[in-house]
This record gives sequence, C-alpha cells and structure tokens, in this order.
Amino acid sequence: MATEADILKALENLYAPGGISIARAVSGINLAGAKAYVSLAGDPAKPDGWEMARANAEKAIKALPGIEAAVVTLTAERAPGAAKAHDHHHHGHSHAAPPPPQQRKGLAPALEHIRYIIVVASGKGGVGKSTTSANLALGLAAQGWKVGLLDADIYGPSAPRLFGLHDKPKVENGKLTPLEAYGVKIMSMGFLVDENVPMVWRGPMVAQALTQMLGDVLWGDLDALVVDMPPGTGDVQLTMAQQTPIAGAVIVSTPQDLALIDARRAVAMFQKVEAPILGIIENMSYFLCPHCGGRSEIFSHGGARHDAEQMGVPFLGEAPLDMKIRETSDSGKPVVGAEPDSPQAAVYLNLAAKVKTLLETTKQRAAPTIVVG
Ligand SMILES: Nc1ncnc2c1ncn2[C@@H]1O[C@H](COP(=O)(O)OP(=O)(O)OP(=O)(O)O)[C@@H](O)[C@H]1O
Repeated sequence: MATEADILKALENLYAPGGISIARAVSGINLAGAKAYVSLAGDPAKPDGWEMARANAEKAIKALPGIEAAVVTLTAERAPGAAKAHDHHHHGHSHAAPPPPQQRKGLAPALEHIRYIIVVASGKGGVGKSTTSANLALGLAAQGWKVGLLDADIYGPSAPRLFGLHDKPKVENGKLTPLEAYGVKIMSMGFLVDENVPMVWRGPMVAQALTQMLGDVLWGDLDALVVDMPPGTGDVQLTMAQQTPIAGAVIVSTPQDLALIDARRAVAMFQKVEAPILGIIENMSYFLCPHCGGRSEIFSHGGARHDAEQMGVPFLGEAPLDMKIRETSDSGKPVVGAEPDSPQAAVYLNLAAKVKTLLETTKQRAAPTIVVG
C-alpha cells in the first residue's frame, strides 16, 4: 500500500513551471485507502503549465501500487522556488473537457441512503451562507432528523472554523468517515487540504473533487444532507447543481439590492437545472441590539420577501444581523448547537421546521429526474 512518502517520491522527478520538482509544491496529502487526494500550490499566473503538472502528478500517483484513484488539485499559492528558476515552457492544454453530465445512477451508492439533499447557495460570497447552512443542519437535527453537512465551499471552506474541527477524517474501507459535531456528520474540503492555503481551484477539478466528496464519504443513513455550496453561480456551481440529486435548494441573500440581483442569478441557475427551490432566506435582515433586544431595520427591509414573490419563489424567513450569531459561528459553536434555547436559535429552528415541512409535503420532488408514470 502506497504511503505519503511514496507519493512524494513519485512526484520528485516530475517538474512544474519554473523547473521545480512537483514534490516541492505539494501542500497537502490525504490518503483514503486506495484513494489519494493531493493538493499542489501552483502559481495562478501560469495556469497552463500547472494544469499539465497537475495532470502528470495525477497520472504518476495513480500508477503507484495500491492506489486506485488520485485527485490532484491546484491551490493558488506560489510554489517555493518558483519565482527564481526559469520556465521550462511546457505547452499543456488547460482546456479540460467539461465533466460529462453525471448520471444519477453513477453517483447514487453513497447517496442512496440519504432521503433529502438540500443545497444552500448564494449569488455571492459573504452573505452568511455557511452560518445559515450550519444552523439549518443543526435545526433539522434538533427535530429528530439524522443530518449531514457537506461543506462544498471549496474557495473558502468554513466548516473547520464554524465547528472548530481540525482533524483529518478517518478512513474506513477506503471511504472517508465524516467528523461529527452536535450529532451532525460533517465533511469539508477544509479537512482534506491545508487550511492556510488559498483554494482557487479550477472548474473541472473542483467538479471532480466534489463528485468524489459526494461519492466517497460514509454518510450512512441520513434524513438530510445539507450542502453548503460555493458562492456564486458559475460553471462549478452549475455542475454541482447538475450532479447532485437535489431535493430542494435554499438561497441565502442579504437585503441589499446587489445581493438580491445575485440571488436572482442563483434562483435562475436552479431553475435551469430544474432543481426545486425551497425558498429564499434573508440574512442580516435587521439588527438585533445585544443590549436592549430592540430591533432596527438597517437596510430597507423586506427586499428579499418582495423579490421572492416576484420570482415566484417562496420566502422562507429572515435571520437578524446579530452579535451572538456572529460570535458563536466564529468560535466554532453555531448558535443552534451551543445555545438552543436562545431567541437566535429559535430563528433557525423555525426555518429548519419550514424546510422540513416543505420537503415532506413535496415528496415527489425528492428525485426530480425520475419520471413517475
Ligand atoms: N446573521 C448574522 N449575524 C451576524 N453575523 C453573521 C450572520 N450571518 C453570518 N455572519 C457572519 O458573517 C461572516 C460571513 O458569514 P459566512 O461565512 O456564514 O458567509 P458565507 O456567505 O458562507 O461566506 P463565504 O462566501 O465567504 O464563505 C461570518 O463572520 C459570520 O459569522
């Protein structure tokens, strides 16, 4: 069985742009039985050369005894020594063909025992999508559901921060065992790659890595898997939306106009892949004063509700801009888990109850591609 050292050795005599050994550019290795997940710190200014290095590394790792599959991804950090050495002028093709439309059947085994896959998306970053996903997952668990949370936000995985989890997932029969917090099973790209390396992965690779994440994780029986999607509505998100048998999508938006325009794009994206949209949550909707408990409408309030109505999408509710929500999220103890009796937790518990009811009452939507005769 190949070890981390074997992988490094296999990469030693392969060269990346700048003439450095690919082994020196490795920023993370995770061996899951016969599967190897390796990240390389590449120079984003030389995408073609690094794509070639990535593909070569993948081939070399796959050839190792005991390795059945290798996923090598690029992160955007400049590799050590890359600036000094001269370029080898590789002419690689970075235009990898888009991943084939994934058949649900192909993906199903790991996902078969999951009743509902809920994706949480936003049109842009920083709107509180991860905080909402985490508290929604905890809220569903609080109602007796078995819940998993997949942090697919590869650009900035937040599950390690949100749940204070920094262990590497264990491997069982070549599959990754999710970590756990407050009874929720959690898997994150952040558990597999070094947290300090910025992860600007390129489209096709991200899609591939996500497919593996969905397929190679031992979720077990779940009532719901909450997928914290990467922010935005580009190709990666579209691929993800296409590849995941979505029972329902939740769109998170802030009240500002700009975010709402982005939210429209997110709605349009799910409509394009015919995934049912459960509704929009307006985050940081109003300010809850930590001193007096008073409520202030900072932004013109109600934008998301109005826009949701216009788009013909349900409005699920709103969460306040609140100190406790931020502090608990940023200290690894999301409010629904840490302070389930607080009014802040109640907000998410209500949202989760709504999501649960919507899923249960729209059962036929759970498998949107299956045509019922
Ligand atoms: N309702 C809220 N009240 C106060 N702070 C919040 C709220 N929601 C999120 N935050 C804070 O805002 C920041 C961004 O939130 P979060 O990471 O959940 O957003 P995101 O949309 O997932 O961001 P990114 O796209 O960058 O991953 C965090 O510091 C979080 O604690």
